[in-house]
Amino acid sequence: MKIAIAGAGAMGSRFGLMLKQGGNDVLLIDGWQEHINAIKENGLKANYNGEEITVKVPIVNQNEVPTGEQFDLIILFTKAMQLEKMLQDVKPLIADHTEVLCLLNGIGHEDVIEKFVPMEKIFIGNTMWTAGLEGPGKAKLFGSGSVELQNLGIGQEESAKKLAETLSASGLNAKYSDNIHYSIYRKACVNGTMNGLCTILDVNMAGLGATKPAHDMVVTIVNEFAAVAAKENVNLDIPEVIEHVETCFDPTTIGMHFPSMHQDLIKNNRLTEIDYINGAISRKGKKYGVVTPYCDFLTQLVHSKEEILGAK
Ligand SMILES: NC(=O)C1=CN([C@@H]2O[C@H](COP(=O)(O)OP(=O)(O)OC[C@H]3O[C@@H](n4cnc5c(N)ncnc54)[C@H](OP(=O)(O)O)[C@@H]3O)[C@@H](O)[C@H]2O)C=CC1
Ligand SMILES: CC(C)(CO)C(=O)C(=O)O
Repeated sequence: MKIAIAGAGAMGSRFGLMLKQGGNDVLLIDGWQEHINAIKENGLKANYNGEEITVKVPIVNQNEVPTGEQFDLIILFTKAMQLEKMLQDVKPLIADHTEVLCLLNGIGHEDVIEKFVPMEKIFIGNTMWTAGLEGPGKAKLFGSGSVELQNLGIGQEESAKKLAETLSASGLNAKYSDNIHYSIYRKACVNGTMNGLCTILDVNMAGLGATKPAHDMVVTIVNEFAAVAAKENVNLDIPEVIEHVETCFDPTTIGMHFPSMHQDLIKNNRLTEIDYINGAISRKGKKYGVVTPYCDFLTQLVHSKEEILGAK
């Protein structure tokens, strides 16, 4: 399959690498020139579950996407705030048959994608895979993960199932979800707890889980997400979601991972996706008349930290 990865940072590199190893024709697309140069010169390097590997994979700057090339699938893996610009840049690659899959963290990305892609070609989902970048052209990939996805367009279930099979054939452990809004809220609870808290406390997920207040903070935040989700007729199974969130504490699986928000702000001094996660719950809470004090406070804390560190 001919696949473009639009946003080839940590996660785009993981998916690109695994899909390439799975026999697909992969093109990486990104805007970070140093990273692009490194991959062009030396290939995509990765510490892959402890083994140092190099994969030769083409990469282009998003300002120079090849005209006239058509892709079967475009996987979006930018940061939330970069999504619209990336869609503008890859527009020439979106042919009538091109499917577009969005696995970004956060809530509501379909509103942006719909401006560029016909509804029947949009697939949305989330992933529990993790990834980090050690520097330009070098990823650190460990642990296992999963993907859940669904079609947005009516009658596209078979295409969504086939898409999940394509990802799984490359080891990405993808499955079709028959209620992706539920799955997205369930995953947003993971990010709404792990990402902001690990960033402010400067710990990985196992480190957070080892603190005494961790469980109570998770319970309170998940309850805020659930109260907002209920207003959108998404009724989360709260005990199950809390259990799911707390699987991230396990140091033998993904607990040693520093969430992407920590990588952004603490490691790389970059702005975070907080407005698309806890911030989205605060905004929706105000709209629906639901109080969300933990999400409000965590959003403010992360924004204050961005200011203090002069993040860009
Ligand atoms: N990392 C993870 O473990 C997980 C991440 N996600 C989600 O996946 C999406 C993509 O995240 P992720 O892959 O972590 O994003 P990255 O920050 O690794 O990459 C996103 C983009 O940021 C820019 N960039 C990244 N690092 C640097 C740097 N050091 N200097 C300059 N530019 C840089 C690049 O684009 P540009 O130059 O154009 O800005 C890159 O394409 C997000 O929605 C995230 O929440 C979901 C699950 C796990
Ligand atoms: C759940 C987690 C922490 C890893 O999949 C993540 O989504 C992130 O790092 O942003």
